[in-house]
Amino acid sequence: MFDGLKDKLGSFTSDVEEDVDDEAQEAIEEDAAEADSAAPESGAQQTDAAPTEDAATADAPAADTDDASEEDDRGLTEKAKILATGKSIIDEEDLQDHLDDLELALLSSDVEMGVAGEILSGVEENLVGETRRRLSSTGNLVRDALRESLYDVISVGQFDFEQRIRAADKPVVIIFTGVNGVGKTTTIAKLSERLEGQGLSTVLANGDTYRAGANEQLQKHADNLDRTLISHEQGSDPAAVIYDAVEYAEANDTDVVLGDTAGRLHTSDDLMAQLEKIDRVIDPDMTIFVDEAVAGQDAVNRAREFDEAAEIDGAVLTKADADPQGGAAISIAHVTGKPILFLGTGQGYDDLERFDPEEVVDRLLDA
Ligand SMILES: Nc1nc2c(ncn2[C@@H]2O[C@H](COP(=O)(O)OP(=O)(O)OP(=O)(O)O)[C@@H](O)[C@H]2O)c(=O)[nH]1
Repeated sequence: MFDGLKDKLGSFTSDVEEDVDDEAQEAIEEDAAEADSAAPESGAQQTDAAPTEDAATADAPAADTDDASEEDDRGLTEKAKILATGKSIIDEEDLQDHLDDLELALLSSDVEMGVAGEILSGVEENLVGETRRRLSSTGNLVRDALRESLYDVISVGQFDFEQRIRAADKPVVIIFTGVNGVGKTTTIAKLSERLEGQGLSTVLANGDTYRAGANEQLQKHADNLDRTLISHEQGSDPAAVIYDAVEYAEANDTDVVLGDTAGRLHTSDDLMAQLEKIDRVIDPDMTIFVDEAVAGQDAVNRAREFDEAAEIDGAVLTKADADPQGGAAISIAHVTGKPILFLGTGQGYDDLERFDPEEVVDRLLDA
């Protein structure tokens, strides 16, 4: 998942880390030279002390692992000191070159332009700006800057989906929107399975009265999972189907109504008007936008447009298992202001992961 983007982010961090190390080394040497010229008398004492240290080093010249890691630790401590004194840890011009590369990497991974800009300015601020002392002072400076910046854009609006359902009056009505074939129906079945596993009963409702075969498709999932499906014949009013499902849930103490809607193109005015009607008549507790991660930039644009037609509360990104880019996963929350709640990771009913921004960032940065 997201392997292409992960590689690109890895190249960025290692390239910049190299420059940071070089800069830090130069600063350390400058400091040492300044100290030598500023304190000639104590310099004599230091010269006395130096051979002892050298002798100790000479006693144990073998570069075993302990020595190597001690050396690393010392390097990091020095870097931390440089950070604390407020000295620049990277030349801003050098950083700009790297940021240009990062921008290209993000855009070629389908990250939305504004989101890429946000990530870049976050990284820059963390590395050269006033806030850099907030960063860990013990290494991985660049990775931490990138981590913080990515986390900020993908964690927008996060909430605990199940907690919200538990806290709401029952039945909780959730409507799923999105274009054709992205995995909406499968996602409804997966979510039903997940909620039932947590002790929340569900009923399925087929508000896709537009497409021939839609009832049969959802019925198949209902049969597999032993759930009730409420449906009407093709061509009837989808709002009426959802309404019936709510009545069923009330009569049977069912916790959650999961309502499918016709897959529609966001450019189809009729179907978008139908969606607005469901929103108005049913006033669902949540509207979840479903799209496929592999659609990249298109998924981001659609999320924005569906949100405008029937305000969404969150998104599910399917087929993340087949997406090397990760652009939609990174962009949707920031663009819509609504969180990604789940990732679809395969065709099985269990292939649904809660979208945990920290975990996603760790995955991208290979922590
Ligand atoms: N690899 C993978 N395939 C998925 C995932 N989610 C759904 N699919 C597959 O995507 C295809 C389309 O899924 P559907 O659930 O039928 O899509 P839909 O949006 O309901 O489609 P319509 O009802 O035609 O609008 C099916 O073959 C699913 O098995 C996922 O997370 N990963």
